[in-house]
Amino acid sequence: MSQASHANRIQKGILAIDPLMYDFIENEVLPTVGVDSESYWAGFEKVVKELTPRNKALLATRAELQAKIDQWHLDHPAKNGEIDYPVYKQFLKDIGYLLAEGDEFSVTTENVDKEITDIAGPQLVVPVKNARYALNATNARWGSLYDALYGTDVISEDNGQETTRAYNPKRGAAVVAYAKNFLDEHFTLATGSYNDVTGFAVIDGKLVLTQGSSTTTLQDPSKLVGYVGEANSLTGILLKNNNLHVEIQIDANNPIGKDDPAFIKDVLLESAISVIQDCEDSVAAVDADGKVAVYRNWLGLMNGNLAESFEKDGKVQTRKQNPDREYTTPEGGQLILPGRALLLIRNVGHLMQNPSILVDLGDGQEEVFEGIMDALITPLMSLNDIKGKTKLSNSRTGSMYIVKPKMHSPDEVKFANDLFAASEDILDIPRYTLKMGIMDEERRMTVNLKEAIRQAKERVIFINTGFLDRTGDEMHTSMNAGPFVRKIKMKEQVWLPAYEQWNVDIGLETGLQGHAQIGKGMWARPDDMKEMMEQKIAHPQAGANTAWVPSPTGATLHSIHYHMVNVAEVQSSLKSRKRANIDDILTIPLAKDTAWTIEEAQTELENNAQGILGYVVRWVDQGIGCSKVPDVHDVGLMEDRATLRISSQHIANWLLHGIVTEEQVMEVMKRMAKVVDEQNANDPCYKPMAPNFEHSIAFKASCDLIFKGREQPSGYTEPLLHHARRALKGSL
Ligand SMILES: CC(=O)SCCNC(=O)CCNC(=O)[C@H](O)C(C)(C)COP(=O)(O)OP(=O)(O)OC[C@H]1O[C@@H](n2cnc3c(N)ncnc32)[C@H](O)[C@@H]1OP(=O)(O)O
Ligand SMILES: O=CC(=O)O
Ligand SMILES: [Mg+2]
Repeated sequence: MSQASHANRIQKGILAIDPLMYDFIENEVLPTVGVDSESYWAGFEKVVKELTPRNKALLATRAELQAKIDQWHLDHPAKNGEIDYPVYKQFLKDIGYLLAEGDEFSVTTENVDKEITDIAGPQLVVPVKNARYALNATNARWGSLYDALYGTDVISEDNGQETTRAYNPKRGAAVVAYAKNFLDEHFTLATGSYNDVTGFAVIDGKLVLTQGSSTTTLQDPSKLVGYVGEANSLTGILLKNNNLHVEIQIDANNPIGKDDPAFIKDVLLESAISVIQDCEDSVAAVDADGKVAVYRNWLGLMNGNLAESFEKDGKVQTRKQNPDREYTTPEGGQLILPGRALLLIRNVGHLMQNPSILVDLGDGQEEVFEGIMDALITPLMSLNDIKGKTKLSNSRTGSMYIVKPKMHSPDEVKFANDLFAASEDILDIPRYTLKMGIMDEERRMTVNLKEAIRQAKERVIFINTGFLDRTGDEMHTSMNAGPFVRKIKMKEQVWLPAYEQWNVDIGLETGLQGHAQIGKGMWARPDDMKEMMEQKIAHPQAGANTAWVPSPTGATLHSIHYHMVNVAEVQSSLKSRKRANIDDILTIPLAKDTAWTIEEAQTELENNAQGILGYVVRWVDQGIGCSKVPDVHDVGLMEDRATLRISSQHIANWLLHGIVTEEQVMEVMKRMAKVVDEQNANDPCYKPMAPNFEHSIAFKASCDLIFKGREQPSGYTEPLLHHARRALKGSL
């Protein structure tokens, strides 16, 4: 940290606050939410004093357990990719890694918005530091099906349907056919198809559809829930299936609508039911500068006044939060639907410390734990929404939703629970206002999930299988056990489906239905929407009432799966099944046959190296926390800190077990750095890593992530990333 930032800090008891952070809280936040400065900082100081030692102790436990596991594997080497599992399991119990389960219980979380309790649908994740994207995500509650289809590979480029500069009517026709087929499937007509429809009217509260000289109605008339315009001159028809709304939009003057027999211009789908505004793995915020940018956007979102102007297609536009949507009910009453997704915020986990605030607990100044800071500041900014004082409300039940990532154990959940309670006390809001989403993304969390949920049973609003971090932790935990299978094979290993099933089973056992979501992970290939449509239906089919998507388009398309699958029914049918087998979860994904060809090993290395470098260089040099990075096959992959954790731990593992050599890794890293430089050649802000590798902080950080990967806590990438970015900013 620079001397200057020491000198200017504002002292509040044992806290020394960076002026950027202090000014933001004092001048922008506290007056907005009407909280008194002295009492807020006094409360802050008290919580930091009380909880910092506990935070440290939890991290020490992580390290102790890992050291014991590392040693156990050295003492019990695997043979042909197998260890002695009964002995291993007993060892995990003995060291307190695998805990006994207590009595049955059900969660009791109250005042939860129906987006969590009742509506199964997509959950969109977005880096909150990027206001343009954060607003877009918030407004992605409603998405155009026509746009989502036209712009993606769900509609093939064959048969003259290719995407051209100007509108391609053949492609447009394929889009319309897809959309009308969707309507036929889920809003089936008594006779015929939407293809035959030439007009709509609402008569005596019922939808009447003209098909040439005859008329028809909906097979299930209750699916009509509203309309826009006059009953005999409709501009919108609101339908509902599986709790999700769909609006058929009609406009005879629209370029698309005018050519449609029923003047349909679009089909709007209720898409991103909830959004996670992310402060964590998709964000680079290493100091007060970054954290204030993150917090300021959340403040704006919570108060309904975030706006961002930007240039797109040669025009400047300003993006704001959308208003709610108004409809007339079939009976002539008024229906208002949320125009925005329900927003959750992902705080950071328990690991990192941040220079925004320094703390002196008697042993000199140290950085505040970032998770403590997030838990005390993000609810402060949500206060007006919690109290129902904003025009564009987020929670209609007076709750705030915090996703807590990377927790390892019931004790760590208990700590977060106590932290949230402390934050509630500072803000003088009712106990359990702050709800908790628990990421099930560390191995020790998975195997102790039931006890972990118990610790937050009055707050929990989701458990979610973050399989990307979970894969990273799978590797780091058992690093010494032997070489792992190739990255691409990881999903086929016994542990992963068992973990996914276990999460649903435990969620149902602990009564999450009606209180909390059982969520599933990210679709990490943002451009491969056709494949997403084929594969991601597995999430609702597995009993998940939400699953993550990387973009608004992904949300619109994935919402179709929740029309196809009634998740409430699936969950009810799964309640009686036998729980997934914990022995499967504990099965380490070791390669049985390590005789990879030189080519196979090289491809694995190149793929991982390219992902690491492509992501890290933008993170360190430009502060971009989530990127679409092409892999060796030129497929754009969503890369964030969790995918980086996997790639770096994988190479570290192969290095450790002699599958690849240090020289080989360095050669590949240098070669791939050139590839990444070429991929970024059109970015004016980009600084090439080659050929002066020794001058590139980003290149050095990428190498450190591999060569120092074994010693990183839990294999996390954030300590090295933060260090590198602060070095680049000159603020170490
Ligand atoms: C393991 C985990 O923790 S997963 C959770 C963390 N990951 C995430 O949050 C992923 C979020 N997604 C993203 O950040 C982005 O989609 C990326 C980085 C993957 C790709 O971004 P880009 O290369 O800029 O995407 P692309 O050029 O295809 O699209 C940009 C457009 O889509 C929008 N967009 C893309 N992703 C999102 C998003 N997640 N939310 C809202 N809008 C988005 C942008 O606003 C932009 O539209 P605009 O010009 O109207 O503003
Ligand atoms: O946070 C999500 C993950 O997969 O990791
Ligand atoms: Mg994660």
